[in-house]
Amino acid sequence: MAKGKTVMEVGSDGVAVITIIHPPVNSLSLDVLNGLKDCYEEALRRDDVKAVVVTGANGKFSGGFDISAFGGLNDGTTSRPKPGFVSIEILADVVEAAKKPSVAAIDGLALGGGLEVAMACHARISTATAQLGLPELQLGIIPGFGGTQRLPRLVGLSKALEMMLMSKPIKGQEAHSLGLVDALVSPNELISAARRWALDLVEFKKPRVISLYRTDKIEPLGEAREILNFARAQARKQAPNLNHPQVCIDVIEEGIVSGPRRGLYKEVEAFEELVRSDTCKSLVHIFFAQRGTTKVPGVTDRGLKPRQVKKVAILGGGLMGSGIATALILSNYPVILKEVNDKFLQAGLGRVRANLQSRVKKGNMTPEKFESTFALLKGVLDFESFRDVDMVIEAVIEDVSLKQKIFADLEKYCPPHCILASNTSTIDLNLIGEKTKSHDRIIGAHFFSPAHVMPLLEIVRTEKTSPQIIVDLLDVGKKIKKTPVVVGNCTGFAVNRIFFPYTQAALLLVERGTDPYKIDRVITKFGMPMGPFRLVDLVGFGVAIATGGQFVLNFPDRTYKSMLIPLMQEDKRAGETTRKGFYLYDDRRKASPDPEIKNYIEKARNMAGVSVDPKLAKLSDKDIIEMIFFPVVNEACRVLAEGIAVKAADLDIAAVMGMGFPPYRGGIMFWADTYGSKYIYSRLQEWASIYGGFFKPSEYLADRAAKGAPLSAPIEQTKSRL
Ligand SMILES: C[C@H](O)CC(=O)SCCNC(=O)CCNC(=O)[C@H](O)C(C)(C)COP(=O)(O)OP(=O)(O)OC[C@H]1O[C@@H](n2cnc3c(N)ncnc32)[C@H](O)[C@@H]1OP(=O)(O)O
Repeated sequence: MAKGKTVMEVGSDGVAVITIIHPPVNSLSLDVLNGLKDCYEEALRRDDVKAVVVTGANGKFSGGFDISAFGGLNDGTTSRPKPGFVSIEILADVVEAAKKPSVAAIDGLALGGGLEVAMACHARISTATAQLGLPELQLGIIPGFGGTQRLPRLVGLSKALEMMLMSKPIKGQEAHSLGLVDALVSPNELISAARRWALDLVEFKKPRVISLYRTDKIEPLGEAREILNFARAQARKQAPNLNHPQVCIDVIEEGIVSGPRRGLYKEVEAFEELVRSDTCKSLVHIFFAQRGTTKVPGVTDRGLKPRQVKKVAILGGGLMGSGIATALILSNYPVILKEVNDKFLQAGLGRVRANLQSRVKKGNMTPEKFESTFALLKGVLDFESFRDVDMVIEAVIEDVSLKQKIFADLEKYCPPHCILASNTSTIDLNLIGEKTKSHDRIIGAHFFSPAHVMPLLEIVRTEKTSPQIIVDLLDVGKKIKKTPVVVGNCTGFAVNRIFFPYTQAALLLVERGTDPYKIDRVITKFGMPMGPFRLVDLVGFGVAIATGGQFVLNFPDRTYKSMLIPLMQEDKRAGETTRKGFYLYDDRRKASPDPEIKNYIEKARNMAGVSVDPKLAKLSDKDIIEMIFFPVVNEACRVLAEGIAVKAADLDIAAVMGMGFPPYRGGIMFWADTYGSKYIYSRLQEWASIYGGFFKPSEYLADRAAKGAPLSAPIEQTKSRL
């Protein structure tokens, strides 16, 4: 069956309107592209056609090349067009070189290949709100339909580099001021304005511009090279593990130095190679995995519609509560913030104010917007105003009996339809709701700190949570621009549970002689935002010990018990807030290693009754990565086998968005599958025989290894908790 089509209608004015039709975003599948070529050739042949307008159906120009075709192109199930077929044969040699002029009529979005088609036209008319951009780098590739050559020629080198390297689209309004589009019109007038413009081009009343050969916006060679070298250095600093941003800059440079036609050829070659790279495969996996988190079997396939949440109440104005309140008011939800006394309330409101003010300082919010946003927040000290709220999020300290009392009160004061959510990061939700009869509307809304910044929302459901409540919370999550992942109820849920062995493995290694700073360096080089020791410092030793305690209690067989952190805390070293943890911190929060650490390590080693293992003292980078992350993979396997997560791809998103696992490695399970279950199993088995139960492979892993099956292949969930 054809994937999308391109249709053409010729008007009595002699303008052929070619429309891309491929819902939902009019992506450019090979069928669409072939159709585009056929339509163009017909338009050029026909005597009754003077000019062409290209547009997209249903208010969307095009979301770019069909990303779902990448897999097929790579494994040979989709026939690969010959290199340069689209970029050179269709866009440069048919569309752009045509004697009959063409105009792109852009509404909604013109991204990636979509914008590249539009740039090959002789003019562009857009709506003010359309999004235009070349976000290919976020998929591990570079623009492949001439974008690296035409965008710099239309908007200048610096802006084009920014748009490509940051994968950042701009609005029609800005595109107009930059010269990327020639005129702005309302959506209703779009096609008629584009038709008129096309006829003006026929009559030479307006300039017919061939973007590929424009030079007026490109800096002289020396200056251009300086700009490109600066961009190279920036990209290397920001993404040291990624090659494709450097390739993108090289391709742009080729066009400037040797001419745009040579640039196009180099772009084609580079695109062909990058689309086969592991980075591209991983990032494309993340793209679809992120969109897949909102598809929950048995929940989102029942035809339930999200109910409107008009007002939200938050209990607790601490770091989490104030962050959540900020996220909500930023998306226009009226919020009530409740605290136990005026002092705490003022502090909570102050935190929200500071969160917003930091946006104003960075120029991301106007003072007027600050006022109107902050006005959505109301502080209260009692439950009286809870009578008309549609959702409550409890964000008080992790104290079971306090939470039980709060939920009993909520049941009394909130209307019966109200969603009762807890932001707990570890406590069993059944326990929290024990003193209520509202188990069907109790749900976990686990945000990550800082809640107004971190993109993940872990939605935790129990066996009793109703699907309607989950659908409602998924909708709120989307509206506040979070990526929600729906998981089952257990200690630590999905993210904290799979990442608890991260620090534990590191502690086991240092007690046996590995240098903690080397571990952090290697793990940061791997692509994590920080290593396990820097992370514990940031989280604070108090929280680390409390959560560690929960894990010891619930998973005693595989929790590595180290006294290193408690020993340091006894000495009032509790992490970054005390300016001393595994690192020393100066006034600007800069961390530096502390030689004193070795004394604590020695003490902890003696208490654990272990000694320095010469092999672990000299671990290679590869071994460090495997010994830290394979236990994480092992726990992720348990989470999957227990049905806490619906699918492996959800854990990939949880790892990327909750812990900063590098997206270009595809997430924890995708990455593990690049090693294979057999290899991971055999390594864990080997370490378990030397260092004990902490490394013992889970049943799921053993089973997959025995079958030689990937860890992320779907499973029959016998014990599903969802
Ligand atoms: C050769 C060329 O240079 C190479 C390219 O063009 S590569 C592609 C470049 N384009 C992009 O990177 C854009 C990717 N898409 C997006 O950023 C966003 O989807 C969007 C801004 C277009 C729309 O966002 P939003 O409205 O939030 O909807 P979103 O849920 O993301 O997408 C809707 C559906 O369209 C699909 N989709 C979006 N863009 C797609 C694309 N380019 N190809 C295939 N499917 C696409 C999504 O997978 C999703 O499918 P689903 O409903 O089955 O989950």
